[in-house]
Amino acid sequence: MSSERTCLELCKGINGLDKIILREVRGSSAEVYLFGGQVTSWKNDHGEELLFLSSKAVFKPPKPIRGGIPICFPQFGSHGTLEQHGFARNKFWSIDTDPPPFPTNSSSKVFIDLILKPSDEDFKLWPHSYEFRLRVALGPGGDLMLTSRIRNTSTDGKPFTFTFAYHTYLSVSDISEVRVEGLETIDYLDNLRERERSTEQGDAITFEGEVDKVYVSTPTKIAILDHEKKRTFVLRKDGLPDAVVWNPWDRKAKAIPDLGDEDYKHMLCVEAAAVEKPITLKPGEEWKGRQELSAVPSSYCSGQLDPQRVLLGS
Ligand SMILES: O=P(O)(O)OC[C@H]1O[C@H](O)[C@H](O)[C@@H](O)[C@@H]1O
Repeated sequence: MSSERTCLELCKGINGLDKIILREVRGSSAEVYLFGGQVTSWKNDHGEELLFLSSKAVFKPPKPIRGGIPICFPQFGSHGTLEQHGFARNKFWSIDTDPPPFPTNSSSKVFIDLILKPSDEDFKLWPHSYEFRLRVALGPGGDLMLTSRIRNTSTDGKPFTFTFAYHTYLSVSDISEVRVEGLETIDYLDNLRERERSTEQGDAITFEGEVDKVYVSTPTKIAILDHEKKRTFVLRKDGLPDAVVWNPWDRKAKAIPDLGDEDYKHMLCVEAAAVEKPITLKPGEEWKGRQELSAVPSSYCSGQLDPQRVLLGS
C-alpha cells in the first residue's frame, strides 16, 4: 500500500462491495472495487467525473460492472474458449500488501496494489497458475496509471497464452462531438465484419454509428478530444501494442440490459490492449502492461491537435 495512508480509504461501495478510494492532495481521486479489480471512478481536481459508468450498472457479482475500467483477461472478446472478455472482471481481487518492488520510484504517488490468483474453481476453467498484480496509481497532476504484472507461477513447466485489454469507458459530453487522433492510417480488425482487416483513413476518427475495431500495432499515444467539454484525454500505453475503440450506438445500446438507451452518447471506449498477437509466458516469466490516462483542457494541448505532434510528442 502507499505510504501516504491518509490518501487511501477502504470502505463499502454499492451493495456493500469493498472499494478503495484514492485521493491525491490537489483534489483528484479514483475508486477501485475489489470485485473485478475495477476502477469505477476517476475525478479531476474540480471533482468532475472522467470515466463513464452506466446509468444501469449492476453491482451484483458475478455480473461485471458496466463502466469504469474492466480488466479483460485472459481473453479479450469472444475469440477463445472462455466467456467474453475472460474472468478477471468478475472475480474478487485482494489487496496485495507486499508487492514485489517496481523498478521506477513510485513514492510520490498515491497507489493501491491488488492481486488475483486462481481458485480451484478457476483452475478448472483455465488450468494455469498465475499471479496477476495490478497497481492503480494517481499521479500528482491527477493522471490515472494502471500497471498489470502477470506471472506464470506454474511448476509443471507449461506455458500459457492470453489476450488482454484495459476496457476503458471514457465519459464524453456528446459522442458526435468527439474525435480520436493517433490512429490515422493504422490497420484495424473490424469486429462488426468478422475481424476483417482494413486500414483507417487519414483523418482523425469521428463517430456517426456503431464502431467496434481493434487497431493493431498503434502508436503509444492516443488523444481523445471532447469538443463540447473542451477537454482532451491523452492515453499512453506500454507493453500493449493494440487499441480497441468501441461505441455500441443506439441499436446495440438498447440490446445491452445494463446500459441505458441514451448512454452511448456519453461514452467512448478506448482500450489499451494486446489482442492481435496473444502473449505467451513460460513458467517464471512475467509480462507487464501499462496504461496512463490524463485529462487536460483542450486549449492547453491545442498544439497537439496536429496528429504528428500527438504521435511524436512527449
Ligand atoms: O458487453 P461486454 O461483454 O462488456 O463487451 C462490450 C464490448 O467490449 C469490446 O469493446 C468489444 O470489442 C465489443 O465487441 C463488446 O461488445
